[in-house]
Amino acid sequence: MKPSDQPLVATPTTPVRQPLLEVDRASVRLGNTQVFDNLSLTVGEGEFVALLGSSGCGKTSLLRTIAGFIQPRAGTVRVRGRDITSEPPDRRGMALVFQTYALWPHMTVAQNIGYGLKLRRLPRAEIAAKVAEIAALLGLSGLEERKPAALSGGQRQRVALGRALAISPDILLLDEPLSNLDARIRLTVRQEISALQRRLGITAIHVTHDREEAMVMADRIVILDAGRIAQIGTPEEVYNQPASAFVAAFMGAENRLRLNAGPATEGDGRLRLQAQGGTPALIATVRPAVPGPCIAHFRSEAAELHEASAAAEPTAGFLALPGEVGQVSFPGGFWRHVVATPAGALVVDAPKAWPAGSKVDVHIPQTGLFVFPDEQG
Ligand SMILES: Nc1ncnc2c1ncn2[C@@H]1O[C@H](COP(=O)(O)OP(=O)(O)OP(=O)(O)O)[C@@H](O)[C@H]1O
Repeated sequence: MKPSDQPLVATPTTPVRQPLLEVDRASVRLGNTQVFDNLSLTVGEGEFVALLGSSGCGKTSLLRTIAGFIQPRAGTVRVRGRDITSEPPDRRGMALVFQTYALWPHMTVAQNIGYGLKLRRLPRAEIAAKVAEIAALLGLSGLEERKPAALSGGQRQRVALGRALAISPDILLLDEPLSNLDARIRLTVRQEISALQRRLGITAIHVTHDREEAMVMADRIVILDAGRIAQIGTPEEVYNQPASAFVAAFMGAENRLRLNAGPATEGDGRLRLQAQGGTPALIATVRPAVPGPCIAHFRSEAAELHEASAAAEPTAGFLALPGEVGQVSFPGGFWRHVVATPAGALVVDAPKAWPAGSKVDVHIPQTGLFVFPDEQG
C-alpha cells in the first residue's frame, strides 16, 4: 500500500470510553497551507489524550479547531453528540491553557483565577470561595494577592491552570503548557497536572512535541505526521507496536536499516533478513510476512555489541552486522557508541565502553526490530 492509499484515520486499538468529544472528518486550511484534511478523532469522557508530533504537523491547529478559534472548512466537532462546530469558543465548555500562560499582568493571582467566573457574573462570595478552593488545590494559597510578575514560571503556569479549572470546563485543552518551564520544574508541574486531571476526572487534550511528556501523562497518544494521524494508541502500544517506520522513529527507534527479506531456506515460514554487508538472519516473528525490500528500525538500547567474529553462517533470531566503533560518550547509566557498519552508522548503547576503533559485531535481536515494507524500495 502506498502512503497515499493509507486510511486517513488510524483505527484506535483500544476501545474509547464513552465518547465526549468527536472531531469528524474535519478539514482545516490556513492561508495556503492545508493543515489537515478529513481528520477524525474521538476522545472519551475523563480521558487524557496527548497530541504528539514534530513542529508544524498541525497539533496546535487541531487543538484550536476543537476550542473554536479555527473554523474547519469541512467536518464537524461534537461534544456529547451535540454539533458545536459553529459555537463560539466561550460556549463550548472548554478551557485552554497556553504555553505563554497569558495571565493578566495587572491582576492579582486571585483575580486571574476568578476572571472567567467574573465574566459569567457569578456573585462575589461564590467567586471568592471557588478561587480559594482552586488556590488550595494548586498549592497557591498565600499567593492570592501577588501579581504574576512576582511569581516563578511554575507558579504562573499553575495560576493559568487554575483560571482554566475555575470555570469547571468539560474539556481542558493544554497547548504545550510546560514548554516554558525549566526541566526540573517541568517534571513537577507535569506530575501535578496528571494527578489533578485524574483526581478531578476531567477530560484533557494536551499538545506536546515531547515524547516522554506524552508517554507519562496520557491515557492515549495521537501521533500526527504532516496533518495525518499516524497512529492512536496507549503509550505502550505506540512504543512497542509502532504502526509505521515514521512512528517507530518518532518513538525513539531511530536506527534505520534497509533490509532484504526472503523466505528462509528451511521453508518453515521464517524470513531470511539481510542488511547490506551483514550476516543473513533467520527471523520468525517480524512483519512483513511478504518477502521484498523492507525498512527496519530499532532503539539504541535494543542492540548489543560483541567481539568481531568471522561468522558468515545465518544466525537465528538476530541480525548481525560487522562494524567499527567511532564516537563513544556517556549520557549516564550506559555508554553510547556510534558504530560504522556497511549498512550505515548505527547508535548502540552498552553497559561498558568499547574504545573507539574496536572491531565489533552489532547484534540486533528480532524482538527489538520494527520491520516495515519499503514502499520506495
Ligand atoms: N495563520 C496561519 N496561516 C498560514 N499557515 C499557518 C497558520 N498557522 C499555522 N500555519 C501552518 O499550519 C501548519 C500547522 O501549524 P501548527 O501550529 O498547527 O503546528 P504544530 O504542530 O502545533 O507546530 P508547533 O509544534 O511548531 O507549534 C504549519 O505548516 C504552519 O506553518
